[in-house]
Amino acid sequence: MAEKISVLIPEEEVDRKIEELGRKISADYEGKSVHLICVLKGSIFFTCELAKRITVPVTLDFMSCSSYGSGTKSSGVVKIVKDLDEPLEGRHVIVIEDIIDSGRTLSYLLEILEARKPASLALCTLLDKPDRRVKQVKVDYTGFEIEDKFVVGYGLDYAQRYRNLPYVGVVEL
Ligand SMILES: O=P(O)(O)OC[C@H]1O[C@H](OP(=O)(O)OP(=O)(O)O)[C@H](O)[C@@H]1O
Ligand code: HPA
Repeated sequence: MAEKISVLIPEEEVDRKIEELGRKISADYEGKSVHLICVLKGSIFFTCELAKRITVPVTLDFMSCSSYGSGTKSSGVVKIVKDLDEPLEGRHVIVIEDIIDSGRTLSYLLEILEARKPASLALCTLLDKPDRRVKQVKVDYTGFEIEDKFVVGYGLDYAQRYRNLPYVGVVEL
């Protein structure tokens, strides 16, 4: 069954914001290399677009955690489904997320990654829903703060669908 999706953040606005984040990260890491960690699956689109706009040298790695059941409800349990391929020691690491909601996934993930002794560890998210926070996390780069609505598109899914929408939309449930 197809849900009704309304546009929350149009494609051009998302593009402009990613451009701005890319400029900011490039300036903040001038003279260094950055190691981007894409948290699958949701942040794949954002990671690709952001990486293209960063002008300092970039390396990439991928990780997958599961925190959600099917649909819109969090299970509250985070587990690593796929770990990184490379060590983080001595690297300037930026974790790239599509959304921070309860903060459970990221607080768990950051703790694990910090223990691997990166030279620095930052967090960049396209979307942040601060009203939903259960676990506090320090976010270094935020695209958009949004209200408590279930969003899809730009990597975000509803029951694995709608990730490929080029804008951020709201599911009318
Ligand atoms: O702040 P939280 O409440 O923990 O929610 C945020 C997490 O939930 C989503 O991932 P999801 O587990 O849905 O996996 P996916 O990226 O494969 O869709 C999103 O990509 C974050 O990783
Ligand atoms: O609003 C959301 N949409 C899709 N996936 C999510 N994971 C956490 N919050 C969301």
